[in-house]
Order: sequence, then C-alpha cells, then structure tokens
Amino acid sequence: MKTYNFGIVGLGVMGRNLLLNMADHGFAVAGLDMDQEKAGSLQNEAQKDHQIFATVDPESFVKSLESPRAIMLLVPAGSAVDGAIGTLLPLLDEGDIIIDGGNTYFSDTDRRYQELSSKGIHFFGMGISGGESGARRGPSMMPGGDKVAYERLRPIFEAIAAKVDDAPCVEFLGNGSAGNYVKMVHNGIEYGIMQLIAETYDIMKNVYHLEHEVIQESFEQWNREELNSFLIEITGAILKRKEENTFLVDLISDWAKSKGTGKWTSQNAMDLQVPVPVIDAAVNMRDMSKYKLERIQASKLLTWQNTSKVDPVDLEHLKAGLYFAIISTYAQGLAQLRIASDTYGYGLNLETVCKIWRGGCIIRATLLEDFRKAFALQPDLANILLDREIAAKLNASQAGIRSIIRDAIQNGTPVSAWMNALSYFDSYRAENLPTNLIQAQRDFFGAHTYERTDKEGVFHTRWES
Ligand SMILES: NC(=O)C1=CN([C@@H]2O[C@H](COP(=O)(O)OP(=O)(O)OC[C@H]3O[C@@H](n4cnc5c(N)ncnc54)[C@H](OP(=O)(O)O)[C@@H]3O)[C@@H](O)[C@H]2O)C=CC1
Ligand SMILES: O=C(CO)[C@H](O)[C@H](O)COP(=O)(O)O
Repeated sequence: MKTYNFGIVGLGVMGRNLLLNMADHGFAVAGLDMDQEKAGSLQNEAQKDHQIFATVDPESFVKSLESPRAIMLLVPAGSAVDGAIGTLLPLLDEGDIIIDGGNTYFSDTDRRYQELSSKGIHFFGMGISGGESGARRGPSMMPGGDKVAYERLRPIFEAIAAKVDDAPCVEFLGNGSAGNYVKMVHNGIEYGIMQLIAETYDIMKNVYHLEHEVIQESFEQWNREELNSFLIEITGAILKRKEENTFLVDLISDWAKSKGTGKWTSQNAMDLQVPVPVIDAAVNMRDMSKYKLERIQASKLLTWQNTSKVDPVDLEHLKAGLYFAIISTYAQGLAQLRIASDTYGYGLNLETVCKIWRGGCIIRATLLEDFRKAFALQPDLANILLDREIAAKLNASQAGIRSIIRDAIQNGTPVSAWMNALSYFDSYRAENLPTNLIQAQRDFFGAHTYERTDKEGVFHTRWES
C-alpha cells in the first residue's frame, strides 16, 4: 500500500493550498476533511506528478501515513482543534507528531502540549502566514515548542516556505507556545498597518480631496520605494479594481469583521503591561466600524464645521508620515515579543523573527531587513526606536506625520492609528512624563504612596490637612 509523508487535517483555504504546495515539492501528502466535496475536489485538482490522497475517513487517512506520522491541523482555532485531536488520538501511535498550523491562542497550545506529551504524542504550534496564495506558493511559518519534532520535519517546511536571499522563511523560534505567540503578534501588527493604510486612504480622499486615480497611483508608486510591502502592494491593486464603471472599494460596506488575533494581541499586551497603542486603535476601529446605525445617527447630531482651508498635500509628507507610523507599529509589536519572551520563557531571537517575516507573510516589507540588521548588531535591543539608524529615519520623517495629523484633526477626520503612532514616539522619547501628578492623585485619594526624585523611599502625604 502507498504511504504518504505528511498529513493535513482541514482542507479549507490554508490546508488545501499548503497540501498542494507540498505536493509541488515532491512530497506525498494525504488530506482529511469532514466535507466530501472538499476532499473530492482536491483529489481532482491534483496534477500528474502530484502524490495526493484525500479522504473523509479518519482511519484510512491515518493508515495512509508513514510512521512516525506527521499530521498538521488547519482547522478553525478553538474547539475544532480539540475535536480533530480527539478524532485522531485513538488512531495514533507513540512518537507520532501533531502540528497545529492555525491561529490558535497560545495558552491552548501549552495545554494541548501537556495533554498530548503525557500520551507520547509530539505536539507543537506553528503559526502560518501568507493567506491563500502564500500557502500555495510559499508562506512564512513560525514554529515553536517541540524542537526534536520540528527538526524531523524541517526539510519539508524549508522546501515549501517563501525564500528571501535563498533563506527559507521558517525557523524554529523558541520554547512552548512561542510559534503561536509570534503569529498572534504578527497579526496584531497586521491589524495596525491595515488601519494606518485605511486612514491614509481616508486622509487622501476626504482631507485633501485627491482623485481616486491619484490615490491608487500613489500606493503603486510607494510600493516601489521605501514603503515596499505586501499590504501597500495589495492596496494599490484593490484601488484599481472596477465593477462596470465603479471602483469596487466604493461598493464595499464599511464594517469589518475579525477573527480575534488582533484583540488577543492587545489583551495580552495589557496583561504584560506593554504599550501597543496602534494595535489597540486598530482593534477599536474595527469595533467602531460595526456601530453603523449609531454612526449614521451621530453624524447628524455631532457636527463640526471646518472653517479653515487645508493647503494642498505634499505627497512626500504623506508618504513620510505613513512610513513613520508603520515603523512605530512594528516597534510596538516587537517590544511586546521581547517582554513576552522573558515572561513566558520563549527564548525568542528577534533577529530570527524579523528574518522569517521578510517574505511570505502578510506583514512582509523591505523595512524588516532594517529591523533584522538592528537586532543582528544589538541582540538585546529593547526597542527598535533605540537603534541609531531607525531613530534617524524617524527623526527625518516626523514633520510629515505632524502636519498630516494636524490637517486631519482640523478636518474632523478620524485618524486614531496615525495619532497613536506619533504619540507612542512622543511618549517613548519623553524623559519626563506627567505621571508624577498621577502618583500624587493616587496617594491623595487612596493613600497609595509615591516615590520622589529628590530622595529614596516611599512617601505618603496627608493632602487634605
Ligand atoms: N485564511 C487565511 O488567510 C489564514 C488562516 N489561518 C488560520 O488557519 C486555520 C484554518 O483556516 P482556513 O483554512 O482559512 O479555514 P477554513 O474554514 O477555510 O478551513 C477549515 C477546514 O477545516 C475543516 N474542519 C473543521 N474541523 C475539522 C475536523 N475535526 N476534521 C477535519 N476537518 C475539519 C472545515 O470543514 P467544514 O467547512 O466542513 O467545517 C474546513 O474545510 C485557522 O486557524 C485560521 O485562523 C492562518 C493564516 C491565514
Ligand atoms: O492570519 C491571518 C492573516 O495573517 C488570517 O487571514 C486572519 O483571519 C486575519 O485576521 P482577521 O480575520 O481577524 O482579520
């Protein structure tokens, strides 16, 4: 009987494309889905030289795999993962490997690792990014946890990963749930950059009243320059698409869904006490977008008449402002990874993280090579804003962000991600913050005590006496 090198459970967007990618690279791959149509259509899609087997029967799926078996789950995060593990477990042998390739919450991975390792099954989480086309042609993959199991499968993952300068965009990242955690923060950064780009589009359209074609061409042009990145590239392509005589983007409703990874990033950043204000703003704005009916009501009641004239925009300023804001967003996400690594004992190397994010993933960008170099030179860098070269880029581009935000505010256009990108920079570079007053207030109403700048110790004042 023919045996297969690798198994994938869940033949939806990611599973189907990753399986075909593996088959393109000469691996024999078996797929399992609960839906006969998905299994059948995959079998039909196989090219002549592909070695593919797709089924809805868990038993024949498991039996088709060479031992020790390697099975990746690409099912929705949460109960579907537990359901798939529950189906497979009675059919597996000690030494088999299960990989969760989905957007799983990191602590679920820690729990599943404990449960499965006690049964002799290797288990690790590996975030995957790149969407449908990345999975098919070369994703970025973020494995962590069981290094022995990962090493056994490394040749398969390196073969199918995106490549930058011949280096595969997959590398073992660290202990425990490191792989899922890094993917979660990747998605938080993704949320932040998407919101910044959406606000930029709004600024161009509604603050400076630029023609749609000028906006579209600007994104295309910026993608050829220092802003080069996947999200800028697809924005140029999206803005080009017409349906009959109308730009498709103008026909799309303004409320956006989300699956939770951005919110998890913000929630966990709060737990770790790491400020990630652009990511928070992006989550807030997706939430705000859902209040459509209230927003329609409020638009009539809460008004602002802009009486001052906005000067024509300098597109170089706008580009510099967006560049500044995007760097600020990466800085926040990478700072969160640094603290999470210490807190959870992941042992992350941020140079490696930046290296495997340079290709294949949704937040790939030319800038990531700058960040990689910064961490290569200073592995303990607390924040990329403290790197001299990155600081110089920000210092040089901040005039742009300040003037654009001023115009947007004057116009009444909401730009919370842009504002938070700047405010992060201004607060991070502030030697003194007004938090001394907060210390005093806490002590006033709650006798919480305070520390002083002129002497050591903990103090309390009877403020009302
Ligand atoms: N789409 C994307 O761009 C990306 C997605 N991800 C993550 O990858 C994971 C998969 O996402 P995606 O491919 O988009 O999801 P899809 O919904 O497209 O596919 C999931 C598939 O899994 C099947 N399934 C669910 N439970 C089981 C089970 N117990 N046994 C066998 N098959 C099962 C579903 O079948 P049915 O439909 O019949 O229920 C469906 O075919 C998620 O965690 C997602 O967050 C990560 C990166 C990018
Ligand atoms: O992981 C991804 C990209 O990296 C997925 O596309 C994810 O679904 C995006 O998050 P959301 O659905 O919340 O926008």
